[in-house]
Amino acid sequence: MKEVKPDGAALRYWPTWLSEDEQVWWWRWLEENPWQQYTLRLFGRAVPQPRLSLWYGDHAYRYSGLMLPSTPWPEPLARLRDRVSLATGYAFNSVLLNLYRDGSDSIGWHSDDEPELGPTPAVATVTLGECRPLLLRRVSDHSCREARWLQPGSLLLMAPGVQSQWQHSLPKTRRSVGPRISLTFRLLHPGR
Ligand SMILES: O=C(O)CCC(=O)C(=O)O
Ligand SMILES: [Fe+2]
Repeated sequence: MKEVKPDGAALRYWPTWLSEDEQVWWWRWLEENPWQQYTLRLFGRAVPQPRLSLWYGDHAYRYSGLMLPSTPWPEPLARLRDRVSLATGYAFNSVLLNLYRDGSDSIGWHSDDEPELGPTPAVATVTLGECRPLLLRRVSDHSCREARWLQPGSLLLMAPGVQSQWQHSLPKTRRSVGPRISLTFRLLHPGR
């Protein structure tokens, strides 16, 4: 496990957290799930998100203007959630999954700072498929940047404190890249 502390905000990274067999199993299992391309309304225009999404959680989640309903956990995903909690030391009750089909899929700069996540959320990400860089930049100085190449089978923890000081993004790339899936585990406090 490598520990990096950009300015007191901790990122913890486990590069080989899932075995290759587990990664293959998860990819096949996730392929059978009902992925959706959500559409956001931005300035009155309908903009399809440049990625597919999937959501499981104990509570509904308002995310980027969407309302994701509460959904029962499939058994394997509940077990993975518990393993992520054990490894990181944080409890999670929801997971937002992203499928980046190729290099033109991406996620723009943001912090995971919805009110339901509380003031100091921990977010844990499991990566499958293509190795792509997660970029981080300081909220107070956008020129202060880091890149973390998240390899397949890895686990990344953005510990409490990261979201208020840093934004993250997964940029488009013109390189020819295969699909990547991220499972981002979160703890929602309903009614915030
Ligand atoms: O795919 C990733 O690793 C990042 C996803 C992300 O930032 C999010 O779902 O909020
Ligand atoms: Fe995020």
